[in-house]
Amino acid sequence: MSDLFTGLKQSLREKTRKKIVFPEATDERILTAASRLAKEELVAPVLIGKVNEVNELAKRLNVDIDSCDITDPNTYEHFDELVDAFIERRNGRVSKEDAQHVLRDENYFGTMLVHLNKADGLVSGAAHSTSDTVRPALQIIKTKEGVSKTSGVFIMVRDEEKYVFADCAINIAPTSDDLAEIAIESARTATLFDVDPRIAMLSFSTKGSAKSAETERVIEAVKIAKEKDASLLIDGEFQFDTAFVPSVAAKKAPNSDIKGDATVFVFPSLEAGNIGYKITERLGGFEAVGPILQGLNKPVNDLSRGCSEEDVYKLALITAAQVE
Ligand SMILES: CC(C)(COP(=O)(O)OP(=O)(O)OC[C@H]1O[C@@H](n2cnc3c(N)ncnc32)[C@H](O)[C@@H]1OP(=O)(O)O)[C@@H](O)C(=O)NCCC(=O)NCCS
Ligand SMILES: CC(=O)OP(=O)(O)O
Repeated sequence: MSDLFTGLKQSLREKTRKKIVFPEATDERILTAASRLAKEELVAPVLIGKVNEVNELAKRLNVDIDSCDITDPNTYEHFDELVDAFIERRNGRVSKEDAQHVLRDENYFGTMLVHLNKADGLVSGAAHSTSDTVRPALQIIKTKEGVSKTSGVFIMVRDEEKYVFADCAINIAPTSDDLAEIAIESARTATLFDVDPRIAMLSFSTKGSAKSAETERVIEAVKIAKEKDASLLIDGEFQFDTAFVPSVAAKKAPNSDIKGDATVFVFPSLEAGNIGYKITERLGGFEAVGPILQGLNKPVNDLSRGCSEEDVYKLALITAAQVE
């Protein structure tokens, strides 16, 4: 296991165990990871599902879930409290009937448990698409004061190398303001993982080598980010080689402070970010840890449906570490 998790596990063991909700308890990867997290006394899993189904799967997999809480939305004793709180949070935009229906969905139900402080964080997405996983969080948990949009980063790890890639999960067509905010939030996230943030704003152009609405959007984002936080080490627009290879940076952007040694890479669109992280993972042999959602009031994280049990385990550790 990479260094990223050694300190993180130590600090989790020193604190009260965080309750992490797993809405997909009948997924084998989720249940195995939850059992391991409980056994190692790192988090207190809250498994959402029918009690008999979850127990049967645990038996079949031969995993111990005795210390995990199992909660079934259909028999939850405080369900009415959740319904009322959901209607309030949605500012009356849902009827009681709709709320009762929506909250039978494991992701909505689990997200409400987090919102009402009955749990501390949530990990889902092994069996649900990103939109089905994060929509409840966007509607219920919402973004922190001062953050207008949540975004999803990956920590890309290979041996001693660690980089932050953003946004790889949420914002399909970010504006300049969005990109600036993603850069600022990603710098914060980088620091949490001991990555010194040197931010490259990526494009297909370096310092005006091409001109288009897309390149202008990135140039404007650099300007906005610098205005918002003058202490940021950020530059662009850069092609990836300029951001990453010192000899290329010396040729294409000799006057930039990012001298081909960027650590945080902000992609210009979700297409670029999502494709970029998967290529780095699958062709480059990097471990992709995430996506870690940043900017929300409470930690909710989405898995890739291609995740392994180990990915679930690690994202749950990160989610617990994000609890404030
Ligand atoms: C994230 C996503 C699901 C939101 O889409 P959506 O639910 O259609 O969004 P809507 O515009 O209907 O907004 C729903 C709510 O979420 C909020 N919201 C939408 N995007 C948001 C964002 N990036 N940050 C914070 N809140 C957001 C809206 O303000 C709205 O809140 P409200 O209902 O309280 O007014 C959508 O942008 C998406 O599918 N993104 C791509 C996800 C993906 O497939 N990624 C690749 C794999 S990881
Ligand atoms: C993050 C991501 O790409 O998720 P999925 O593979 O589930 O679409």
